[in-house]
Amino acid sequence: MIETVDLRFGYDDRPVLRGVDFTAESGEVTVLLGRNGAGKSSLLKQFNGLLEPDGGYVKVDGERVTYDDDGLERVRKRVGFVFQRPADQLVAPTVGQDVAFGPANDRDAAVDPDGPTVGRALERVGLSGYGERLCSRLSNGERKRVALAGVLATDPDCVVLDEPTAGLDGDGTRALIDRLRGLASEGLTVVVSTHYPGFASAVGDAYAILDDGRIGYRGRTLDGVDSEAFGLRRFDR
Ligand SMILES: Nc1ncnc2c1ncn2[C@@H]1O[C@H](COP(=O)(O)OP(=O)(O)OP(=O)(O)O)[C@@H](O)[C@H]1O
Repeated sequence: MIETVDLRFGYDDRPVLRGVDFTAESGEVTVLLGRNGAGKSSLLKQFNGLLEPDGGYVKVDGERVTYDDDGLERVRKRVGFVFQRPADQLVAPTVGQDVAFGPANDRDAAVDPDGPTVGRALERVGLSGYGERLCSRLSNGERKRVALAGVLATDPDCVVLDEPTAGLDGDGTRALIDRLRGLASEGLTVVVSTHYPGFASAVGDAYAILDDGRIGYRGRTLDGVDSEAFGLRRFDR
């Protein structure tokens, strides 16, 4: 479970988050929506300490996040973050080496790119047998799956994905929905930001809409929500 209480954050004194109370339950997919520049990425990056709040706090599985080395290490083990652009995440030449990187870092010991940890993670994203492939030769959709596999290989309790459908086609999006629903059914806390109401409705158990630096709507359906008032794409599209 991820929770924020009266979370405040800004860049160079320009406030973006102005008192955000957000909750994502374990075993559920929580979808974060909001107009361009509403602060979705800035909020998601608080969940594993990539950004530090100016006020308020973040709790993961009941424990308040601290920003000393130990605290950051603990939260990063619990919460995996998948960036919008896989280029920001992939670090090694081959798929297997890349997926092995996170768990090796966690354990402070080498992890075999051909071993079971990497194999299981690749299987979970539908990329069994891809271990020897070069990341640079993969399609954008495949790279996104490798980035997710790299996160899953570290065995997190929570997975946070920033705009994961960007650049995916219909089949890619449907497969992603199944994958994220699957992770939630295993008990993980899954949080995902998106601009696409169709994807949001198909994947989500719960919804939060960022508006004017706060959560303007929170609920278990998007039905009846005034998309225009929140600057969102229309929900019937
Ligand atoms: N590193 C940064 N330095 C200064 N301002 C930033 C930085 N990152 C984001 N911002 C600004 O903070 C605000 C919130 O940005 P953020 O990326 O969190 O919004 P978002 O809801 O994810 O946007 P989008 O839907 O367009 O991806 C925007 O006005 C953005 O320009």
